[in-house]
Formats: sequence, C-alpha cells, structure tokens
Amino acid sequence: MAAHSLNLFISTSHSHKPLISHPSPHSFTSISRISRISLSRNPNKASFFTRASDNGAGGVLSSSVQDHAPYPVVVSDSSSIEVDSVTEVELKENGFRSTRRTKLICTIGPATCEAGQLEALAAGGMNVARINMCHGTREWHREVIQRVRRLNEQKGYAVAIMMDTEGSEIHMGDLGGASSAKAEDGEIWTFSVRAFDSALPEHTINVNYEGFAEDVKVGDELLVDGGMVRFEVIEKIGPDVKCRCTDPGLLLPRANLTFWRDGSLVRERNAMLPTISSKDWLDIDFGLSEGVDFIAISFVKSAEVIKNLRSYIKARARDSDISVIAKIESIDSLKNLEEIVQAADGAMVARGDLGAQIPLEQVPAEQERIIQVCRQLNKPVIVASQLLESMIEYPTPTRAEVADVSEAVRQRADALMLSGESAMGQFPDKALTVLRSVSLRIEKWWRDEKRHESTLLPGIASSFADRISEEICNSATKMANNLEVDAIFVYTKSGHMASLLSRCRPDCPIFAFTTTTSVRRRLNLQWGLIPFRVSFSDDMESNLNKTFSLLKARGMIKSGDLVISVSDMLQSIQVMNVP
Ligand SMILES: Nc1ncnc2c1ncn2[C@@H]1O[C@H](COP(=O)(O)OP(=O)(O)O)[C@@H](O)[C@H]1O
Ligand SMILES: C=C(OP(=O)(O)O)C(=O)O
Ligand SMILES: [K+]
Ligand SMILES: [Mg+2]
Repeated sequence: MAAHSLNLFISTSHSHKPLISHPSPHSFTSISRISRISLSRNPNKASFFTRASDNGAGGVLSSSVQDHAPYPVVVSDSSSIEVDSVTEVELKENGFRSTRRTKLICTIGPATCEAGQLEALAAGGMNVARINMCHGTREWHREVIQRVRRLNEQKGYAVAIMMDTEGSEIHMGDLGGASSAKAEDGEIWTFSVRAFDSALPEHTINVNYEGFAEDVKVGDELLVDGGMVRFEVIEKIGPDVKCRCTDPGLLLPRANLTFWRDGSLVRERNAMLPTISSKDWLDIDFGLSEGVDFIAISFVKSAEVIKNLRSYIKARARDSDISVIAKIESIDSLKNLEEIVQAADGAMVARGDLGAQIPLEQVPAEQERIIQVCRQLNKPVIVASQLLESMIEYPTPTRAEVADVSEAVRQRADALMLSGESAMGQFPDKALTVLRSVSLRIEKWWRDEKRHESTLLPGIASSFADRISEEICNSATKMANNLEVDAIFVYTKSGHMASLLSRCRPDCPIFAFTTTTSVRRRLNLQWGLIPFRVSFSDDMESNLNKTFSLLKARGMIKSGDLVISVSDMLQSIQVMNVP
C-alpha cells in the first residue's frame, strides 16, 4: 500500500485537554478553534514514523511485579510493552482479522483450580476467571486468585479476576458433601431450616433461609433451580417442610429454590432480604483485599445497592479500580434495568436464576433487551449460564447450544461465560474451545455479511469534552470500516475512550494502550479491545513512534499496515501506514 497518511485534527478551546502545539515541522496541523478541521495529505509523513526509535529493544515482556497490586500503578519501565501472550501469538501467526472480539469468562471450580488447569484455560483464551462465593471457602478462592496472578506474572497472561457474591436468595445447603442427589417421582423429601451437626438424614435438604418454613404454605409448588426438579408442599412440622417430588431430577449442592402459589412466584419475603448479605459484605472485603478486578453482585434489585457498594469501595480502597457488575437475574432487576445498568460498570444476563423467576420463553427477549441497554449506556455485558450445559458431561455441544452461543455473539455481547462447564465439568478446555471457535466464526460471518451495520447509538456524554470524545470514536469507527484499516489504536489512561470505541463495534480490532495494569485487565472484558500496557506521554508523535517500534519488534504489526489512532489526551484522528 502506498505510504501516505491523512491527518485530521480537531482541537478545541473548551477542552481541558492539552491543545496540540507542535514545534516540529512534521506536518501535524494544529487549529485552535472548534469545528475547523484540517486534512493534510502528506506523502512524507510515513518517513517521519520510520525515524529510528531508541526503544526498539522492547521485545521483552517485563515481568511486572505490580501485576497483582490492587491499585493502579504506573510502571516506569518505559521500554517495554505488555500484552496478553495468547493474543500476541494470534496476532503474529494470523494477523489482525484473526483476533477474537468476544471475551470469554470461565468459572473456576474443582475441575479447574490447579495451576496446570488454570494455565490450560488461559492458553485457551480465558480473559476473566470467575470465582463464585456461593461455593468453597475464602481460603480456597484465595489460592485460585494467587495461582492466576502467578500465571500472569510468569507466563505473560492478562487474566482478570471476577468475584461473584452469593446473594441472599433462598437456596439449598450443600447435600452433606455429596456432589448430587437424585429425587424420584413421588418420593417424600424434607426441606428443613434446622442445623444438622452430623450427617443429613436421608431425603433431607437443608435450606439457608430461616423464614422458609414460616413462609411456605401447604399446596405451594417448590422449584429447584428454576424447575429442574419440582416438589409439592404437603405438610409443615415446625422447622421441617415435607414435600412430594412431582418432577424428578438431579439435586445439585446449593441449588436455588423458589416457591410458587396459584401460578405465580412468591417473592414478598425475598423482596425484604438485603441484596448484599452480611456474608456477602465479608466476601466483598475479601475481594477488595485480594485486589480482584470485578465484583459481580447477585440478585440486584435497584440501582441503590450498586451506588452504596461503590461508595463503600471508594471509602475502603480509595484508588482502587474495581468494576461493579450488576447481575440481572430477578424480576425487580428487569423492572429497574436502565437505572441499574447506569449505576453499574457492567451487567450480566444471569440466565440461570432469571429463568427461575420469569417463564423460560421470555428469557431470550430479555437477553436481547439487556444487551441493547448495556450497549446504549456503554457498559460491558456478559451472557451467562447453560451456554454449553451438556458439555459438563459430554465432549461435544448440542447443535442447539452452538446456536445459542452464536446468537449471543451475533447480538454482540461483550463476553460469554462458562459456569458448571468449567467449574466442575469433565471437558472444561473443550467447552472453552467451542466458545472460542464459534465466536470467531460468527464474528467473521457478521463482518462478511453485514459490513458497516448502521449503528444508531444515542449520545451519552454529560460534558462537551465527552461529547467530542464520543464523536471522535464514532467517526474513527466509520472511517476504519470504510477505509478497511487493520486496527484502531487508542491511547487512553482511564480506558474511557477505548470503551467508547468498543461500543461502536468496528470491523477491525482496537489496540488499547494504557499506562496501568489494572486498567489493562479491566479492558479485558470489553468487546474487540486488545489491551496493552505501555508508558506514554502527552506527545502523540512520540507515543506512536514508540508503539510502532515496540510492536514491530515483537512482530505484531508490520510496515504498510493501515491504522487509525485516537487518544484521550489529544482529541484527534490520524490515519497512517505503519512505516
Ligand atoms: N468453588 C467451587 N467449589 C466447588 N464447586 C464449585 C465451585 N464453583 C462452582 N462449583 C460447582 O459448579 C457448579 C456451577 O457453578 P455456578 O454456575 O457458578 O454455580 P451455581 O450453579 O451455584 O449457580 C456449581 O453448582 C457447583 O457444583
Ligand atoms: C450466573 C448466575 O448466577 P449464579 O451462577 O451465581 O447463580 C445465574 O444465575 O445465571
Ligand atoms: K453467585
Ligand atoms: Mg444466579
């Protein structure tokens, strides 16, 4: 491709950001009034970028000791660039178009908690490891977090950690250590709030919620895990509730319980339970002290609880960079969806419990709505639960499961999540491979078939400076699609500009350069972003120079590649060929 470039600068006196003032004769055009745009086509521009850089030796992954620091740390090693080692290999071997845009989350459980198993998942494309505080001890979870951190430090992965709270909805106990129990048709089981110190009597299930025996009525229908197993309440004896199994099935430890009366969910009492229980608060403290990247809150009912948690995090860990993810899994969360998503840093379509609270046939429409709302409000969204449920037992997915995964990818969710498939299934690596290959295939199909989808995204900026950033990202995306560029580069300290670009879902990957390890890990959840950590200045010329030479030295880009670059320090769009 001919070596020429196009510069387009917009700078504004309204912006707090530094205006460009280039002492150099290097053809950047600077204008100091709003809405005057300069386009300069300069054939010499490319040679400017070929200027040898003094930091071309950046081929070494700096083994960042800061990787597990809970707070953002600016790493001062200015001669290195950090990128996830899986992405690096992908880029080197297959180029820009091969990179996966949909991010993958794996729940870690007994099947995947050892270092070797975690490494297999990281190598297979896991972007985020999720730990579910419903299960296991804090000690167990700490071990997992430390193993992931070690993997990141020693092997160059960038796996982020998501801690998921238990929440205070009603669920069963842990089956006295058994991995499952079978309930047969017509059998009588006892659901009890008593504490059993020794082994559980036969056909007895512990219930975590003290008011349970009080709240249910004879004749109520009791659903385990949204209807996987059903019982009818036949008798109440003090703390014990006798039930007859009407739909047989497998009971799993800590499965969710709901009860229904006259065809509707009984949730008066649930509505009074706090979203964040006292145990959850202790888990959150644990998460803060371990420096997790995301905290997912179960059974969110309103924006209020998210706001409270945010203030709590701010007070406890002032400079922390922890994102709060609202799990949408209750009727209340559907009612208050917009304000909850607005208050949170992201959302999860938690279809497991959601499907226990609304009729199953309503779940797909709600999934689509949640994804849409999140995209409009610029918050990452995760589609979770039962994506590849049959792979807990079998090495290949059903056709229906592949269609479900495809649909989530086509809807352009930011991330897909494995639960039981990776936590306790027999084929965690194979399940991850299926998510990866289906994502790649559907993304490619979508790009090939539906090029330049017209996105009608509402403006979300609250200040004029933010509006400019938003317009720049919208325009950069449009240009990137029309010019078929290889990548968009974004230099962003907070990550905001990177997420605005991700929101536009451009055809090409977005290389997001940021200065802190924690921002880099956080960007791991967002569609299409390839986060890099590199130190940079406010001088875009030198930033570009430096990243070009570092990336070239690592074989991730090559001369002639066409890139668009934007930054949140300098509100500009530049198009250029890599020298
Ligand atoms: N830390 C853990 N320890 C033991 N088992 C776990 C752990 N995490 C997950 N599991 C198992 O994996 C299953 C699926 O995980 P997940 O979907 O996160 O939980 P749940 O099914 O309770 O909503 C759980 O039911 C449980 O059997
Ligand atoms: C992801 C979910 O939450 P959990 O696995 O914690 O129940 C869900 O309900 O779909
Ligand atoms: K949970
Ligand atoms: Mg749930």
